[in-house]
Amino acid sequence: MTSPGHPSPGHRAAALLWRAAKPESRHLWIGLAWLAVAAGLDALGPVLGKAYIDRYLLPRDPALAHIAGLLIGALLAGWVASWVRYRQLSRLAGVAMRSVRRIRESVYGHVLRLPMSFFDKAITGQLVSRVTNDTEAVKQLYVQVLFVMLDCLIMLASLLLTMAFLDWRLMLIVTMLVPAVFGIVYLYQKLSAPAVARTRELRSELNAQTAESISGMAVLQATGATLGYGDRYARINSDHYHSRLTELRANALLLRPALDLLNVAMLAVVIAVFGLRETGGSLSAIEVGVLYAFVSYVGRVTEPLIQITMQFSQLQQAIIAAARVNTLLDEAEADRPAAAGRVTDGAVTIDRLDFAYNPGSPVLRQVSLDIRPGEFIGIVGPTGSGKSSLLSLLLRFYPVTEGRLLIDGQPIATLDEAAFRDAVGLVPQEPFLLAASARENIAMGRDLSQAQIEAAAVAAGAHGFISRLEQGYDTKLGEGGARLAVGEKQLIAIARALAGQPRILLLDEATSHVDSETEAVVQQALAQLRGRLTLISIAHRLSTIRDADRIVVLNHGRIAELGAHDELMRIDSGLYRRLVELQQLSTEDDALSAG
Ligand SMILES: Nc1ncnc2c1ncn2[C@@H]1O[C@H](COP(=O)(O)OP(=O)(O)OP(=O)(O)O)[C@@H](O)[C@H]1O
Repeated sequence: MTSPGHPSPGHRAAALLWRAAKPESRHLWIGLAWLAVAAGLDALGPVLGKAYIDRYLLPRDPALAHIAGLLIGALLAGWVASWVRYRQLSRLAGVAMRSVRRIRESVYGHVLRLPMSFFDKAITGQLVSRVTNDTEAVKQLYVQVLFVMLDCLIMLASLLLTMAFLDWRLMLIVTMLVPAVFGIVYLYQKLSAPAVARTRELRSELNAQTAESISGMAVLQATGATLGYGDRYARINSDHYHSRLTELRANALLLRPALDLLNVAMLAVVIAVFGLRETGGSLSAIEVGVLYAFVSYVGRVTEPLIQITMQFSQLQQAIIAAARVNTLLDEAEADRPAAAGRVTDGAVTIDRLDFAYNPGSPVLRQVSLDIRPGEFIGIVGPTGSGKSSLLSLLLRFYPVTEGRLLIDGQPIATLDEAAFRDAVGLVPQEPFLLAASARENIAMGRDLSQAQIEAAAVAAGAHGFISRLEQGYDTKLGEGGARLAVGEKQLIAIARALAGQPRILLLDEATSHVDSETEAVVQQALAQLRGRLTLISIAHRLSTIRDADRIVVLNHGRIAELGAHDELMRIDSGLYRRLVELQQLSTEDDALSAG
């Protein structure tokens, strides 16, 4: 049972299909109406055959002109039916393809608008599979529902109507086929549904593991986890094989063979009933024609029924996929109320700010801080003290739990999205580079002129090395910027952040991975920016924020110390001083071991 709050996969899939096809409902109805016409024309064939037997064959009436008329009529009906069906199925194919295109675009667009909290829990492989594989399965669903199912149902209805017209009692006997076929399908579903669901689940697990191990290959190889991963993959793969085998066995047993047998049985029943009814006397001419028509209809009735049932195995998978796509689409998007606030100077006010990812486990507590426009603020603290979380709040990745976070006096939630993203730049810890040119990596899809891109690169200290690349700004940087040194990647990331002409620049340990020489280059680039925009920089390597106007020392989510480097160093047994001393010790150790 599914509660009203949790619609079944079937309902969710149907809702998705209908939503995507709705803009073309006119095409849909016209197509279905014409398919009904084609089915009617198809059903005409045996009626004409019956007329031929009854009127000309049995009475041995050689009325050639009439016979030719019937023959041409039958041929014409068949030909027109095929033509109409072809045209309408093409029309419906268009509806299906355009609907799937719409679904795929809306799924990807939706994923782009999901809040960052969603990605904390999302598994990349599964999400990728949802956007690509599952939408492909939805296409299959359209093809099955629109072409096979609806076409066959229309054909079935028209055949039954024609049979009722010829002999309603025989039609009732043939109708018994329908529950028998559905009985077989029900049995088939019962046997195979768990296997179908399990197969899909296992396949998505295989995908997820492949994606995970490829992205973490260095760690896998370094820790010798490859063997274990290989074994685990083989286990899942073997489960997948067995589950698919169960599915295929049910398929092989119940679908085609059982239904073919049913067809033969039904023919026997129709002929037997016919024979019994006529035991009193010889068959009249009229009944021979009807018998011919019925024998021909029984074959035609079972075909659409078989077609419908054959689709069921794929239909189940497609319904599950469509339901999953719909569930993803139901996932709440990031809350972006229409807001018109603009960032002007880059002043930040943090007022008794509390934040928790999960209720009851606060990560930031009662943080208060006023940052002036153009100020350079360093943020330091032991691991897990909440530095990145504070940055995430400044980036509006998560809503504030309690307290206030203002930019230029306006609550951060009331700022216009596009203006906010332009005004607040981020240089992340891991520079995320696209497999694209240097220019594209700086522009990131924004409409920027070459002059703006170059100005940003100059300001970031990246112009020099980009110009030396063989094709300058058009040089492809390889996957993840593979052809650049780590420091160069970081400079591109800074150029990218500056290209939006931000008022506030957030740096998340921007120099933690670079050597001292590159750090000096990055530091120089940042020094140039000093005073021109508000700089908020998280640092593990404390030398990078030594010159900051003020340094915030976070500890367990609270501001433990606040002040310039010299002030903080004067605090006896202060946390900052301890962190600096520890780092000096480790640098001396490094120097000693290097010497
Ligand atoms: N997305 C998340 N969901 C739930 N908890 C999180 C999430 N991100 C961080 N945390 C938790 O919040 C706390 C603060 O983490 P945060 O990353 O802000 O610390 P940090 O000072 O930046 O640490 P580091 O220097 O190691 O990066 C930690 O206890 C961490 O486990």
